[in-house]
Amino acid sequence: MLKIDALQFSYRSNKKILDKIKFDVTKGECVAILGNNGAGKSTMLKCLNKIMSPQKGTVSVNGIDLLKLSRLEIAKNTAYVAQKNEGNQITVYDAILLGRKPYIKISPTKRDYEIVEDIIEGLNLEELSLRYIDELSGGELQKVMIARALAQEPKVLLLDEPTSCLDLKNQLEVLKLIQEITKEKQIAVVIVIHDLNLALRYCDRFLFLKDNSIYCYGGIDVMTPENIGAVYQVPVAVESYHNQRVVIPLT
Ligand SMILES: Nc1ncnc2c1ncn2[C@@H]1O[C@H](COP(=O)(O)OP(=O)(O)OP(=O)(O)O)[C@@H](O)[C@H]1O
Repeated sequence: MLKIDALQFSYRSNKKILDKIKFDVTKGECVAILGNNGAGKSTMLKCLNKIMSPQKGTVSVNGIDLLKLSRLEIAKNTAYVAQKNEGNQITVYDAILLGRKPYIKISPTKRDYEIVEDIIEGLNLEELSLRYIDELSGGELQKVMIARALAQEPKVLLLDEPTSCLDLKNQLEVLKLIQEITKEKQIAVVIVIHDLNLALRYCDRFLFLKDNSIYCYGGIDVMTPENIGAVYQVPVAVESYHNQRVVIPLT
């Protein structure tokens, strides 16, 4: 569904931040983007929906070149949740309803409200729905931003560290919901995530970025102590615990 080919990106200094980036994400699949701080993970996510314009390469969704589409058309195809989010004086309900904006012609329809209410229920946001988003905690706001992205009903969902402000219960609940939606709606999901164990639990494939390029990309078979050690410079063991692979640092 999502196809990235020969992507290259530099900020003003001309130093290549991303080079020769090429990978595919299929329908119903969730891909974890992994790598050190500064490796270019967030930049890559922003290149996938034209927040940043790559100097070279293509990003296509179902064969359509995304980088040639208008903002409105891009918003119908991809939804993006940034690493840092700012609140303002609108309610949680309205913030999530804003996710429907690419589809709303004059005013929201019954279906727009139904979609918003289903997502509010799915993410247990009922009690917050009339609160202003600039009065929420960091984790509450993060959930609302994810809810808004889901309301967009994208074909491709791009999430930059979606669990960084969430407590353990919310990390598990939010990633489980994203996993369920990925399978049910057959969308393609790309998640930048630092927690290797959460990635192992909820993602289908794993892409390691190192030195501006893809170090390796694949299924569970790439989550080896050798690859993780080479990318993060930390010795680790990868063990099985109750049928779940876990990464254990050895330092
Ligand atoms: N707006 C910008 N202008 C110039 N350089 C930038 C800009 N944003 C990021 N960079 C640089 O690009 C590189 C990649 O940054 P990016 O934020 O994509 O990394 P990351 O892998 O997401 O890091 P982290 O894990 O710390 O969030 C870094 O060296 C960073 O300093």
